[in-house]
Amino acid sequence: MIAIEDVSKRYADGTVAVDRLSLQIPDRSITVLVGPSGCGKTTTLRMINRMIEPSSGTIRVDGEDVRSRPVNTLRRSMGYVIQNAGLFQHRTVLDNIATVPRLLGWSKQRARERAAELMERVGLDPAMARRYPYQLSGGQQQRVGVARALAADPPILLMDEPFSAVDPVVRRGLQEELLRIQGELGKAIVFVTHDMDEAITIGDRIAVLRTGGRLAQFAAPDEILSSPADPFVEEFLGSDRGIRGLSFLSTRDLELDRSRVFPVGSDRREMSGRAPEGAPVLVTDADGRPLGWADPGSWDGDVEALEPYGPVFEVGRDSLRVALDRTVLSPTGQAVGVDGSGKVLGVAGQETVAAAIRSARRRRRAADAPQEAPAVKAGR
Ligand SMILES: Nc1ncnc2c1ncn2[C@@H]1O[C@H](COP(=O)(O)OP(=O)(O)OP(=O)(O)O)[C@@H](O)[C@H]1O
Repeated sequence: MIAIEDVSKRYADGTVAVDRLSLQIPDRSITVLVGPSGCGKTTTLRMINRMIEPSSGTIRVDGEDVRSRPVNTLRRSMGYVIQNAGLFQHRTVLDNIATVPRLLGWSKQRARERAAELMERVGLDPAMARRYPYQLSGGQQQRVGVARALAADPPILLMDEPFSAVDPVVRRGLQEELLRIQGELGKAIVFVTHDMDEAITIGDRIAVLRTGGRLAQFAAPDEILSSPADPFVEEFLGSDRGIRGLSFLSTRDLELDRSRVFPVGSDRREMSGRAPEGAPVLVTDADGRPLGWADPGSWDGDVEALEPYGPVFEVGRDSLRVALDRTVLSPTGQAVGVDGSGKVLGVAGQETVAAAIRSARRRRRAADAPQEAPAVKAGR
């Protein structure tokens, strides 16, 4: 547990970067510091590993004041990842990752073995071990940065806008990778970003800071989205917080319609009879995988003539946000729900998704929201 207790930072020129900040950062969870440029996120992060000393207040790790430990020992107990990775350009990937173990006195061989193990953990091809940072893409460099920070197995990971310099697709991959690694390793991660979507995707808890380094709200992402503390937080969340909040509601209990799903070769009279009046039907292959939409009144059985079924959602894994999105993208307004192997479980329109949203909210209210774990993580 990291406890930030009434901490302020006033720089020499009088700028107050952080103002009487108090935060309890739990173990085995990702705490995100988010807020507009200049609100004191980096200053706060760097006070934890004493790259910056607070002007007042105390920071404790597991009850112990960070000032009571030699600064080098303290920093080695905290992995640190920054934007653009900050790799040593003259060292290979393997030696970059082995840096801290070597500083800790590990033999070269043991440190390199550990580095190779970490390359695998962060999803880097072993063939990259002998490359230099300039021979890697931005996303690969960030992975090396994460591996290097994890090398000595520190209990705490400090990450300062680590994925800001890569394109959105790579960034998404890095976020998923971080969540996977965190699922395996369970560190206390403090993650700085100015991007609310990133905060919602990866944070177990989010601290929203306002300019001047004051805390505006500290809560779980779904709570921040559903109950922003004040107009500042509300504005920072943007105009679609309702839709974003659906990321935390599961499609598990969505009432899927199976009556209009038919395997190819089905009798067309049966199709027209069973499907709702005038409604298109979804045709699947013999294994139950979607082929496309048909109008049962006019379709002649030619699979080539089916209308594309659009992107699908995975029932139970994807959120109601994804299901709603799929209804918008579907040519029929009906989203196709599949199981993990891609077989159709049924279809759902916007009314069905809306009903699921209402009942999920009712359940959540009844269960007293703060106790209920988010149904879905990561805003898929
Ligand atoms: N060494 C310094 N001397 C004076 N002022 C500083 C110094 N470092 C930072 N600041 C100021 O302190 C405030 C907080 O800076 P900080 O870098 O912590 O913000 P941030 O939220 O991380 O910003 P960004 O998102 O733009 O990186 C800003 O007004 C900044 O200009």
